[in-house]
Amino acid sequence: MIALSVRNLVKRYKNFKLEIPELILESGYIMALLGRNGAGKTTLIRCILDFAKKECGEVFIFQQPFDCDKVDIKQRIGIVFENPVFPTHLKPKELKEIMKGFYKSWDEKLYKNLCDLFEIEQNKSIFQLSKGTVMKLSIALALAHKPDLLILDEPTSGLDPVARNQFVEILQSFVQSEEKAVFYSTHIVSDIENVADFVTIIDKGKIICSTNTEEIQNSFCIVKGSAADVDKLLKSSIIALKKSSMIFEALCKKNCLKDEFRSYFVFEKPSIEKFYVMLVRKDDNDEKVLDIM
Ligand SMILES: Nc1ncnc2c1ncn2[C@@H]1O[C@H](COP(=O)(O)OP(=O)(O)OP(=O)(O)O)[C@@H](O)[C@H]1O
Repeated sequence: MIALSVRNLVKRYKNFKLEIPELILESGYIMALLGRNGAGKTTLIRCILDFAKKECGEVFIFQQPFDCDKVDIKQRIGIVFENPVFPTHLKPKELKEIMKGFYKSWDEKLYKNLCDLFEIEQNKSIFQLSKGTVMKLSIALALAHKPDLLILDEPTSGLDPVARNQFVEILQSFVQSEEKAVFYSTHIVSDIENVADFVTIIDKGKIICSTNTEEIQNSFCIVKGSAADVDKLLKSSIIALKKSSMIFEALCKKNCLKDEFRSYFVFEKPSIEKFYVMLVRKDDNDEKVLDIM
């Protein structure tokens, strides 16, 4: 089942254009959405959820055209934003009662377990809670109605490392069910390193790479060596190159690397973070040979 698909989406602001020709996320998988500040991640998520008006394009959720009037589909979506906007005079238990009234599949026991796990105080007003606790509350509320699609915009910003670790474990068990999917924007790439099945990288409003994470390890390689030897590499194998006067580091296509290079260079498997940073960073000394797929 396709949980989320986007076709020919265009959204424009002054000096910014988001263009997403196609994006598909199947149930059973986690897709990480990565991109630098201002790349367009939140704009894409807002367009998907119909919180921002698209210039053109279509969004399908569970294979049905989606807009904010589709109440049945909204019942099956859990959303976490980086800056949750809650009525801050309410206590978590009061806000929970409101949310519970909206969602047919609300699971009180699950909500309680999440609140216990995250140690969310129920009797303070939300404005008295720490930033991280408000985020934990937002996560608990998003999960407690057992959504089939989780859409997360930097859900772990402000969480301590223990809470981030707990959250990642929750996501892993969430997608154990083949009906569940997660679309997850983050800057904390280490959080998704071992859990994301797919990675979509956007830069200046455009997808520059959308691939499964195994493919990153299987098809690409980080090559390091002396700057004097860099010309031994085939130009066509280099996707991104960072060079100083002494050394270089390159993201290369694995199938273009010859075994004899091992006497000159060090080969490493790229982490998602390394792959992403090499693709999107732009320094004066970097050479970029994009269009990788
Ligand atoms: N309501 C708006 N009006 C005008 N411009 C906007 C609006 N919202 C976003 N933008 C612009 O759209 C671009 C993309 O912003 P967006 O918030 O989607 O980036 P992002 O990838 O989520 O960034 P970050 O990682 O910093 O949160 C930026 O240039 C931003 O200034």
